[in-house]
Amino acid sequence: MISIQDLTVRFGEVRQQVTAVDGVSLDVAAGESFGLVGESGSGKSTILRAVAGLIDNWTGAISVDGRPVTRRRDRAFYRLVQMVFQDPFGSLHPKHTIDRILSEPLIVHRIADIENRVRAALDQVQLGARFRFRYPHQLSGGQRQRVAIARALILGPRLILLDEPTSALDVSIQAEILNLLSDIRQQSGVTYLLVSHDLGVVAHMCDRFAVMRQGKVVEVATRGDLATGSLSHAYSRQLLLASRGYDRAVIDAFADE
Ligand SMILES: Nc1ncnc2c1ncn2[C@@H]1O[C@H](COP(=O)(O)OP(=O)(O)OP(=O)(O)O)[C@@H](O)[C@H]1O
Repeated sequence: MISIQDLTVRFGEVRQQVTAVDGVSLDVAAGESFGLVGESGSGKSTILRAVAGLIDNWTGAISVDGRPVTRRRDRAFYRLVQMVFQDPFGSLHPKHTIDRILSEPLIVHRIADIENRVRAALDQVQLGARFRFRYPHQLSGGQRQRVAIARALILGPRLILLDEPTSALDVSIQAEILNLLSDIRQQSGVTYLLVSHDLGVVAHMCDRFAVMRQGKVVEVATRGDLATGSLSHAYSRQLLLASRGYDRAVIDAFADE
């Protein structure tokens, strides 16, 4: 479904260049939920943006469903690949009603039966049709994220790119949104590529995941590996201990192994 070969992404002018992603190769199967995990600045979101066709300062090869990702996103690609961001407020137009936010992609793609599709999308994210004529600021953070997910779903994509989809939400709401995303994947068979700094989220959501450090993939492991703590790289084990709230001294001891 997703093939990434030797992806390198650099930002900035030659003298002050930052290599955000450094020779990453990954394959994600259709229907899989794959995670990119790592500390801030490790290059996770940059990979997502490259797969989405949102940046062009990269070398290597990326394809989605057999189609090479090019620098210019065409309509067909936009239908195939959708993105959900951390902060739904930033991605939902503040002056548009939920109805308009969900209808617009259908209008652009000349898809008929708009009202029924909007209602169905709201149902899918467990928001009733009564939300249709509200504005984003009239919704809670969790409800806004549900709308952002509905918008991502409305064109029936094959791949959804999720960039920290719950980290801006209250802890109590996070699990609700993660469960919703899991249910949607089970029902629709859509593929997820999910970025998170939180191994708890990855354990909940992902079949497999890549641990990233300084632009490189340190290891690829499965949900089972995570559950049993059998991660092969010392850095991944440190991340795991940190996510379980261990003391810095204990975590650092692992680095010396
Ligand atoms: N537009 C940009 N211009 C310059 N540098 C950038 C740009 N975008 C990202 N970077 C740099 O690339 C590196 C990787 O950033 P990226 O956002 O991919 O990391 P991340 O792992 O997703 O981190 P976070 O979890 O904080 O979002 C960082 O050093 C960042 O400063």
